[in-house]
Amino acid sequence: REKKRKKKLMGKVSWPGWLSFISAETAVWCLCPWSDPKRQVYVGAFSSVSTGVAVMYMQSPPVNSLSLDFLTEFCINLEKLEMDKSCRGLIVTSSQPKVFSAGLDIMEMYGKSPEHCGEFWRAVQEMWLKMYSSNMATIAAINGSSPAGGCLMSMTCDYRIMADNPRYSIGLNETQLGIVAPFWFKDTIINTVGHRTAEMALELGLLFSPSEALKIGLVDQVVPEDQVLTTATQAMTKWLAVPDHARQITKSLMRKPTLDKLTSSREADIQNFVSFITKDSIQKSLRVYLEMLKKRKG
Ligand SMILES: CCCCCC/C=C/CC(=O)SCCNC(=O)CCNC(=O)[C@H](O)C(C)(C)COP(=O)(O)OP(=O)(O)OC[C@H]1O[C@@H](n2cnc3c(N)ncnc32)[C@H](O)[C@@H]1OP(=O)(O)O
Repeated sequence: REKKRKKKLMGKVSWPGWLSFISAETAVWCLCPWSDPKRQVYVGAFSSVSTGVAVMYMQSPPVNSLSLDFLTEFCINLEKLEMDKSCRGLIVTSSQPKVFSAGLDIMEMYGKSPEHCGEFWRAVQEMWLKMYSSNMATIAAINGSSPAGGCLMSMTCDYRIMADNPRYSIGLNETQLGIVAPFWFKDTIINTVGHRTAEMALELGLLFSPSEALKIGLVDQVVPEDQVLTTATQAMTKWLAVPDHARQITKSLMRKPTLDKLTSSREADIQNFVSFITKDSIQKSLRVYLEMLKKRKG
């Protein structure tokens, strides 16, 4: 079913307009003239062949929530970059103001059929598996808030740079929504900040300011907002100075046990998610949370 959906999505896409190119050095955005302005672009992959670094801008207004279509397109972009031998590094950032990613799209989990929830969860797993195991050196340029699934996505990267704006926050806040982060979210944050810090952060559903996130090691660098992307580009040179094979094998040594745990239990994890998320009590928690989000806005 996933293959069919991917095919359908790719069929809808006008390929030349889908990809635009940017030079990471000059950061000049050159949209292809044949881009269809009406088409909603969820993810843009802008690769710079000269530097060997791709910059992927997430562009799913208003808050880059990770919907099924968004995740599918994200993974297609990733696959293409992974296959491009000239591309050795990837910077993931957001083209939305103030938000890196609002995490999983709650509308994909609220009031949906078990089949839909299962398909959605497979796409979330796929994004995590592809990013966490990427052969490219990956850097998250976190230029806005990054709760829950947004935090997970940034933690799949090798290095994280966040804007110093104290209004922004990052963390796995699932318990605040009345839901439980699955074992691979838990493993990823343990691998990033250590067991004790992860335990407190997860149980309390903590969202950290950029300076707090730096203190606990959830992000590696905090810089002024307008310098996030240039700092990421500079940091990338350090990662690319290491011979690819040595870096890739070492990355695999560090991450393979965590990846294998999900790979060997994907179907059970999907079943677990579907039976959990479709429970009346969990659906009620999601409804209350969605109402709170809308009220907060007003
Ligand atoms: C056994 C397994 C269990 C399953 C475990 C699954 C784990 C889930 C992980 C998740 O990722 S759940 C999602 C968690 N995300 C959040 O809690 C973030 C919620 N959003 C925010 O805090 C804020 O929106 C923001 C990201 C800080 C941005 O704030 P801003 O003021 O710029 O924007 P808003 O006005 O709040 O939002 C605009 C618009 O977007 C809607 N929206 C926001 N986040 C989401 C979302 N994650 N999914 C769907 N929709 C979202 C928000 O309601 C507004 O909608 P409208 O009122 O404009 O219709």
